[in-house]
Amino acid sequence: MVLTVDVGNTRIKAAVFEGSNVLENFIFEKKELEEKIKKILEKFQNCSDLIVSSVGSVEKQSFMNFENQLNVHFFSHEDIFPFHNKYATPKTLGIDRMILAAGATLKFPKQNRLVIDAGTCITYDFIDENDNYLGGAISPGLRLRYESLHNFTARLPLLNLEAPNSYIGNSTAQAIHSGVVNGFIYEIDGFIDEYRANFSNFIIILTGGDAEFLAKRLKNTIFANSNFLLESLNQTFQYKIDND
Ligand SMILES: Nc1ncnc2c1ncn2[C@@H]1O[C@H](COP(=O)(O)OP(=O)(O)OP(=O)(O)O)[C@@H](O)[C@H]1O
Ligand SMILES: CC(C)(CO)[C@@H](O)C(=O)NCCC(=O)O
Ligand SMILES: [K+]
Repeated sequence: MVLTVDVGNTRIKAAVFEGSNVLENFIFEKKELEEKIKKILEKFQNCSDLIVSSVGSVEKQSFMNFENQLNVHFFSHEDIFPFHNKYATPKTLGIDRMILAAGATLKFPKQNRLVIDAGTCITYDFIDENDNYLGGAISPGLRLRYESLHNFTARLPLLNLEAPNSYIGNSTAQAIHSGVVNGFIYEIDGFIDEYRANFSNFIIILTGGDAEFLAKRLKNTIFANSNFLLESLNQTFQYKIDND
């Protein structure tokens, strides 16, 4: 049994795996980290490994404190990954993006793959059919767009996510919802069209906190898998054991 933990920019997601099956999922805040992990390990006493991907501001030591209970692995750039990293600045590539790319490479062999993670930021990661990781894009996520409009202007209110009723927003609120939500959708559909025009034989993986909201609104049909990062952590850890 393996406990995987994804420390994102906003919150923490975790899952317990038995082989490739998820037994339970958890979402919690950074300040609750040690207490939640302690509880999870009390419930799943057969956990032998704690596997972490972190891009958030959490001390590595918070995880290392569990080393007397089980094997702790904190993924870093020094680990072995199943793709050739062609990013011009490989050391600054986010570990979450590396884990997503690794999961896509292992799960969908010999095809072009685009991973879209709609979280705090939207990240796009492209791995070609020869397992070259080429890069992608980083842009503000849905919540971040609402917050930026409010934080950097004098008159725009902070709104909660709401599906706009038209692309022609007829009030301040509707104009913001249209700009944020439609802009988000047009951006993603636009990127997908660009990749489709340039590559054949490719698969798109959509994940992150906004994946489900997004999936049903895209012009392109894609299924969301909100658990893809945690599944990829589990799979990349198995790959590491088999190849180290
Ligand atoms: N309770 C919540 N807190 C924050 N975001 C939420 C919540 N529920 C849904 N969301 C949506 O999820 C998005 C954030 O995604 P996610 O939770 O994957 O981010 P994260 O934890 O910061 O991870 P990452 O940094 O890997 O993107 C926001 O844009 C927001 O619309
Ligand atoms: C882009 C984020 C913030 C997404 O979580 C993370 O992957 C990160 O901090 N990346 C570092 C920059 C890069 O990936 O090139
Ligand atoms: K993200």
